[in-house]
Amino acid sequence: MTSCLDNTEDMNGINNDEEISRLSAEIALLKVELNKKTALLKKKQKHCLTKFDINRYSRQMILPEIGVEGQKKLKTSSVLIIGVGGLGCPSSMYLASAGVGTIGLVDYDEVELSNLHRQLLHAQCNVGMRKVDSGKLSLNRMNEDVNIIVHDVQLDGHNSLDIFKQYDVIIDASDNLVTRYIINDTCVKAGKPLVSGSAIHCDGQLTVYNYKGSVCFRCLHPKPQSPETVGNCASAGVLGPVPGVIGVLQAMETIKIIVDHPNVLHNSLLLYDGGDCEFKKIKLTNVKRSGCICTKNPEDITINMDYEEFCGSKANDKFKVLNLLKENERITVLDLIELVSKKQPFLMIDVRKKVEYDMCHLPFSINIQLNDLKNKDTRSKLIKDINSFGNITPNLITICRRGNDSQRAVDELKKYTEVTNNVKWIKDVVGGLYEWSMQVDNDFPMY
Ligand SMILES: Nc1ncnc2c1ncn2[C@@H]1O[C@H](COP(=O)(O)OP(=O)(O)OP(=O)(O)O)[C@@H](O)[C@H]1O
Ligand SMILES: [Zn+2]
Repeated sequence: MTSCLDNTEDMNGINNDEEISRLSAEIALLKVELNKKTALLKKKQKHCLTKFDINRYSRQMILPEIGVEGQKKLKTSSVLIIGVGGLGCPSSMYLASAGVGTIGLVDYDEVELSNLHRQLLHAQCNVGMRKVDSGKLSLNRMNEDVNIIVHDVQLDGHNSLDIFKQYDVIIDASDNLVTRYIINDTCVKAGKPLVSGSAIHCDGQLTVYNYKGSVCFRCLHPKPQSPETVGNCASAGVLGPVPGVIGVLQAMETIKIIVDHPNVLHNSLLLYDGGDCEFKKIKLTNVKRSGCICTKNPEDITINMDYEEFCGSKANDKFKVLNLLKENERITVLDLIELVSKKQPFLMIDVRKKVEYDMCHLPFSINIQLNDLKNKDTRSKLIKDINSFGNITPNLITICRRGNDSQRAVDELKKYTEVTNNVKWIKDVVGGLYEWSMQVDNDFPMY
């Protein structure tokens, strides 16, 4: 009897090998055909609403501002969000839920514990995960039909144009000036509307640049603000709902742009004061600044300038360690431990803000904020503290969160002989309380 595996003819005289090859070729052809049909169907589906879409988006489709056409526009549109942080989380959540077809997420960072009070896409179990991946996971959990594209990069003048070209609307949800200029210039060159937001403390701002002939960010800010005057959430703090409000409004303006709503916020700046619960709208000029980048031909606009040099700051808010003092003007946390254990006399000044000192401090430190060291009365009080050591001349040690302001404090204190004459030496602690928490006491909060 002929076995199935034999390369011979069966009882009906059919060659098995030939038959298998013929069937395989037929299956391959059918697969190609099926793929073509599925792609066509998907393309068709992209442009029309399914029964599921209608059920899902019925409450917004019923609005005359949206309707069937608006919902189709949302489904076929693409939005790029730079920054999956305080602003990017709420804006992407509302856009994904509203049925925007494609959402691009740009972020170079990972989720930190201190992000969670306001960055609601990220959960506690996602701490340490790439922000774009955590964002994609949560957004697809909310709406699995949205195509989330992740760009795990730090946006710069070299990569921005290629990324922006793939999207219809751009949302600036970043947190630094350098990135704001990069985003603005790329939007102008690529001809994309820019929905810009910012939030710090209890205050927020919102506007739309480069839309239907409106001004761009550079028209209003031809020169960057000095880096010292620009705060960030890590140093200045922010109340969670504030970026929540602004991020949601960014989503609102984006939806309005997509459905071609007549009242997009492109000639006004909206100011939100969360403390007083007040919204104010300031009229912006609709005349582009003469000579501004947005008055040029797109081909003549270059976006690979050195943006960090232009702004005098970095394209991220990562902590930059300064070396202002000589090595022998600084001690490590281990030196500090030794001083404590040997009961060496010293006075430690914690130069952070009072609220930070109240959050956590070393028990043997006193709090004098860096700027207050300039104050004569404050210094007189300090001299009294130094003199309370009696006949012993103590050392003076400054400390702060990460070791930059403590160096500035040593430089400041060295200016005053009434201080220097009364102490053995003045030094700061390298790496500050962060190093203390890392190397000495893991229970000490690291923020
Ligand atoms: N050039 C850039 N490229 C990619 N992502 C950026 C760029 N600049 C800023 N971001 C991202 O934008 C987001 C801004 O979020 P947010 O203002 O809430 O600050 P954060 O950095 O998450 O938090 P914190 O300042 O408290 O550490 C961050 O996730 C940051 O990584
Ligand atoms: Zn301009």
